[in-house]
Amino acid sequence: MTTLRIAVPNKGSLSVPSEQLLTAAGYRVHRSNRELMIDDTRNDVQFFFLRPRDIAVYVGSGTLDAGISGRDLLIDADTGALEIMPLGYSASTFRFAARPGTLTALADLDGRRVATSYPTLVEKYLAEHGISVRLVKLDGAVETSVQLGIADAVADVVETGTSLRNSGLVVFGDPILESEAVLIQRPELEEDALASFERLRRRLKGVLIARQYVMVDYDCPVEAQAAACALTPGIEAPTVSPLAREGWVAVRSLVRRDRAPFVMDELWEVGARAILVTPLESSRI
Ligand SMILES: Nc1ncnc2c1ncn2[C@@H]1O[C@H](COP(=O)(O)OP(=O)(O)OP(=O)(O)O)[C@@H](O)[C@H]1O
Ligand SMILES: O=P(O)(O)OC[C@H]1O[C@H](OP(=O)(O)OP(=O)(O)O)[C@H](O)[C@@H]1O
Ligand SMILES: [Mg+2]
Repeated sequence: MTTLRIAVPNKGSLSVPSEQLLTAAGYRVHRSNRELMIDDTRNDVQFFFLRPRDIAVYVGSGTLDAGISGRDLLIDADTGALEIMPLGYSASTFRFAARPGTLTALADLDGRRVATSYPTLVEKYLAEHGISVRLVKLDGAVETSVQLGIADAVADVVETGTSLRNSGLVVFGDPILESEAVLIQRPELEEDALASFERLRRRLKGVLIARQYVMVDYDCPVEAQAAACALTPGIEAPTVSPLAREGWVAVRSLVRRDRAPFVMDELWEVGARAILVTPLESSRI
């Protein structure tokens, strides 16, 4: 197998959770000395620590094989790098916002000044909706631009909405995009690299499943087995084993972590007992 070259965000909100995810997947990615590259020889991969905005550029050009980006950054870079899998962190929406009562619908943007750090993403969206604006391209702190008088509206990342509120802005129009961290791949990966990439993808997926699901074990009377299994269908099928106690079975199944307390209540109602929930470390499914 050839060594897979992977781009990892070196700062910003993608950086820490990306390092945590790769570490949980068994990769050596922790930088003790702000290294620019780590050679993880045991896993036959090299990690390159780059600015989040540049990752889709390296991967799209084929210089690097894979990377972690934000969906919004990937679309804005428009390099041909492919989104392979969402990673479940750094979730945000991308929205238009303006002073309350000034602009209230997408059409109101026509001919106005719109500040953003994501000009390609915004231009593409507006072109699709037949609206033309004067884009003001900024590096960050975009929300302040309206107050300072260089823009009539902003198009920016919104998570909690605190930044917009602090700048006296409110969102309008539909969300432009739902974004989160994503695993990306260069176009046309060669066969050899493809096998390494598949291993990376499967390992990351294994950690994501382990974060999303818990293992639920319970005992239940045979008469209640069908109803109980319907509550815990698992990803493929629950495991049902005989119990030493006559007329009872033991069941084991994966349940979504956020659903677990409700499923436990319902299992109890149908007659299940000794219901145990265990967190998962990792998985390969
Ligand atoms: N507050 C936030 N909540 C969730 N995701 C965010 C937030 N801010 C930025 N992002 C996401 O992080 C990625 C942007 O990377 P970037 O490094 O620019 O983030 P950042 O947190 O703005 O970093 P910095 O401001 O230090 O440059 C995008 O995918 C964006 O959607
Ligand atoms: O809705 P919120 O929870 O307020 O989060 C969204 C804000 O977070 C990021 O800003 P950051 O602090 O990274 O500064 P920047 O705009 O200079 O990148 C993003 O650019 C938004 O401004
Ligand atoms: Mg930022």
